[in-house]
Amino acid sequence: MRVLTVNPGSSSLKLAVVEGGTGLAELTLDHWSGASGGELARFAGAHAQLDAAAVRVVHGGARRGPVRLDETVLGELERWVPMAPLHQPRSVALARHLLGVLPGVPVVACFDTAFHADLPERAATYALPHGWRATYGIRRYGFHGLSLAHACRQAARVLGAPPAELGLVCCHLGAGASVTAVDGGRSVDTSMGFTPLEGVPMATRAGSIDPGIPLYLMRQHGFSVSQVDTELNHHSGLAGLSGTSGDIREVVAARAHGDPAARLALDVYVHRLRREIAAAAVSLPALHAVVLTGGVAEHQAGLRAELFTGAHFGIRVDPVRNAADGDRVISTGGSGVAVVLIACREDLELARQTELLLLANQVEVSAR
Ligand SMILES: Nc1ncnc2c1ncn2[C@@H]1O[C@H](COP(=O)(O)OP(=O)(O)O)[C@@H](O)[C@H]1O
Ligand SMILES: CC(=O)OP(=O)(O)O
Ligand SMILES: [Mg+2]
Repeated sequence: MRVLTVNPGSSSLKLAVVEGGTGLAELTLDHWSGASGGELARFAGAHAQLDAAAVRVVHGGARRGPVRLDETVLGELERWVPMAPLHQPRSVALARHLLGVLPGVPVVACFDTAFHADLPERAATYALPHGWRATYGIRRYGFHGLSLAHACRQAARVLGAPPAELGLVCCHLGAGASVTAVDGGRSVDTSMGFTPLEGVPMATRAGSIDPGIPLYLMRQHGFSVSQVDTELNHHSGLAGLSGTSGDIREVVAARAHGDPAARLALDVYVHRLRREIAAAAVSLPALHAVVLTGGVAEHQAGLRAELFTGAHFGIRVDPVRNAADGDRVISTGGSGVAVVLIACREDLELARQTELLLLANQVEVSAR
């Protein structure tokens, strides 16, 4: 099955064509503004015989797996726009566009949240009044699930162990960033929450802060809800700390030139990541490996090494393995816990889930 995959991330739009688990073509638009219907139509038009299209949708609410899209489902997904403002509007708009430009081709939504659908109650529940939880559906959803599904499966291959036997802390470090504890292939805790704003600091997002801070700014300094929303989502994280765009390349370059704000930004970033990795480890019965994936993890060898300089959990990164290529173990043979680097391939997971859904439906139809 030949699948067009569409992955609107917070900093980039990634398009690909995947067939039989292999990428046939790809196009990445970096620093993407959000309006790319034209690019998508051109890319789709350049690739003949598409059997399906798959769109990454970060927030699927309580949905546990992919779904074929139509206007009714799109309307349901639009309800999550305020909870994922950097992603959901773009996914919905691109999916709608695809339904228009690819008539007759099934368009499937695959959700970041689905990977975390079975989070244990103790990890999914916020310590908030019962009424808020029951009335407004407030719980931890977790994100980056498509990336995590691929990274965990691939890490198990690299480690030569069945996924069911592995305790992994999986860090997706891209423009968005999250840390997830995966026990036997199941997400058992994750740093992102009700929205993709919680957790570690990101390119432009604050990550977790004291909830008293927005209350203070609104009450004492007259900030509006939308001002706070914009600042926390667009002008915080590495961007807010360093005064750059938040692209890790700029921050690392500024630090190399002695910029103190960039140094602080990376100190905070690394400190908070280490804290989150340690927190995730205690949700596992045993920690076998830390898995790194996402644009930042893949391209920043220096930062990968920096994360583990404290040798916590006995982890030691091997400089030669760290500098090599491909999906691989980057820790030393004697490291207390392995560190595995896996290229982020949300495109392969989008195609895989879409193929499984469509094949299952065909089986159902022919069995009737
Ligand atoms: N070639 C590269 N070299 C260094 N850093 C890179 C490179 N490509 C991407 N990155 C970093 O990865 C980040 C984007 O990660 P990615 O996972 O592609 O983003 P998104 O969250 O938009 O999917 C960028 O902010 C950039 O800092
Ligand atoms: C959920 C999320 O933050 O995704 P991304 O890293 O692609 O922006
Ligand atoms: Mg991404």
